Amino acid sequence: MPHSVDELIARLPKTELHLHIEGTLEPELMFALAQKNAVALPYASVEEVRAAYDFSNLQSFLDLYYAGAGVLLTEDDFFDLAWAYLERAHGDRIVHAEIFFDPQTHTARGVPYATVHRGLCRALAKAQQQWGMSSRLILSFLRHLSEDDGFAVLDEALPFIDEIDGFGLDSSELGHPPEKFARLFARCRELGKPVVAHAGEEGPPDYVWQALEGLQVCRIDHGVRSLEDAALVARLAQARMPLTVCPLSNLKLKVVDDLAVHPLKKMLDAGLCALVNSDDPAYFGGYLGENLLACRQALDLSADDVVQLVKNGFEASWLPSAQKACWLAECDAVLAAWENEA
Ligand code: HPA
Ligand SMILES: [Zn+2]
Repeated sequence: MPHSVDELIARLPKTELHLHIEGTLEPELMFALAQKNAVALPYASVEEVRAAYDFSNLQSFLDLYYAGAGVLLTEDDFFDLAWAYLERAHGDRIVHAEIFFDPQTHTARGVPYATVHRGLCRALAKAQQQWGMSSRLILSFLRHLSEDDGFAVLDEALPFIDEIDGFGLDSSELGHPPEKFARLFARCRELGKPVVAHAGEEGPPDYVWQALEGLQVCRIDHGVRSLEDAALVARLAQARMPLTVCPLSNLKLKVVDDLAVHPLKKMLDAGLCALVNSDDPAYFGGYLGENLLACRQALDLSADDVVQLVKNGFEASWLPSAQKACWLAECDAVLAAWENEA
């Protein structure tokens, strides 16, 4: 018999705030696009691709992730990628998604910025129209590249700036601290956009401090290593700074050895605004629902823990406050109905 908290997880309206759209490329679509676009893949079958998803750290994943993204060439490819994700998200009862994309991965291969942007926006608009799913688009800079490279892609994106809701920072963390991008992020903030950054996934707590103070982020992506610094935890808790935690990602990339020792519950207990996300679900073996179910089981989360995590997602989102209030009330209503049945 399924655990009843799992039923509550399925019913709650949810957000996804840490999702790399290139990380939703399932092997089946990778193969289909490779064939259509005549792009050679170093794998003979879908099974061989899946078998290669055995990572030792962040970099070993990124090498495959960037290679896989090489099959994406046309506007329709980006639409198909995003639409496949949005259908799954709708199935997980995600009602609001804030999605990262990595334009430098594509412009470096000669794909125009406009091609990427238009394909993704068309899928997001269709999800809004078909299901009322709201979304935001976050342009994420690759931190293993130079700040000047980031400025160049920002220039290419400027004609579309009204459809870009914020900026992020991802890719290889160690050796590429947030302060490397202080001028670029200042420019993004001058454009009136919120900024976020991956920090404290593999990098030390000092990188989280730099993201807060140097980049002035409004969310930390991952941030699990923040717990190593008590003063940082106090600062994050006091500010209700959201931390977009990705448990199955942390397991697959060996940030934690076992989900049972994942710090998610400790983060909640420390008063942090932690929430659960899926990061790169095609590579890490689970979408949002599966991340929540795996944590519920491994960490013995209660119904209250689950509702807190899901509510933190709405609180951390860039929805207008009236819409946040509606979804928070809906969470309470779903919880009350579930409790009445028990
Ligand atoms: O988890 C991640 N960390 C850093 N960069 C990334 N790019 C995609 N996923 C990730
Ligand atoms: Zn990420």
